[in-house]
Amino acid sequence: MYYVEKTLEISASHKLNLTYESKCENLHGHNWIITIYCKSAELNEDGMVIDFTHIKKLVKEKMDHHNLNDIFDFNPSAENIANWIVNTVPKCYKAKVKESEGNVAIYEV
Ligand SMILES: Nc1nc2c(c(=O)[nH]1)N=C([C@H](O)[C@H](O)COP(=O)(O)OP(=O)(O)OP(=O)(O)O)CN2
Repeated sequence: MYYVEKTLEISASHKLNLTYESKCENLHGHNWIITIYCKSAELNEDGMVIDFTHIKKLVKEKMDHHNLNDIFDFNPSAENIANWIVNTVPKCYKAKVKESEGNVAIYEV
């Protein structure tokens, strides 16, 4: 099995829709550190699992310098973003979405 990891730093804002009162319901920003994990039993004709640049285009170009509430049709929690990445990037089986040093969500198939 071949594995690749791509780490991106993305500046983006969001506000969370929650069932309880929270400061996170107010618009605020993070410098997200996102790690995307892909794997494949075989390499493509270019000798890759997936091109790192293609991963960046799919995730960073969509999210960077955006209000995530404007670009996603789901509540943009770190967990939901991790799920979106796994379902968007080919061959991705896991995504780690870090809002800050202490706040990390992971989704893995
Ligand atoms: N499970 C999740 N919990 C929270 C998420 C999330 O995506 N998944 N997101 C938030 C907010 O985005 C918020 O910005 C972070 O909350 P919090 O840790 O309370 O605040 P700080 O980053 O300022 O950290 P301090 O520990 O207060 O320094 C909330 N929860």
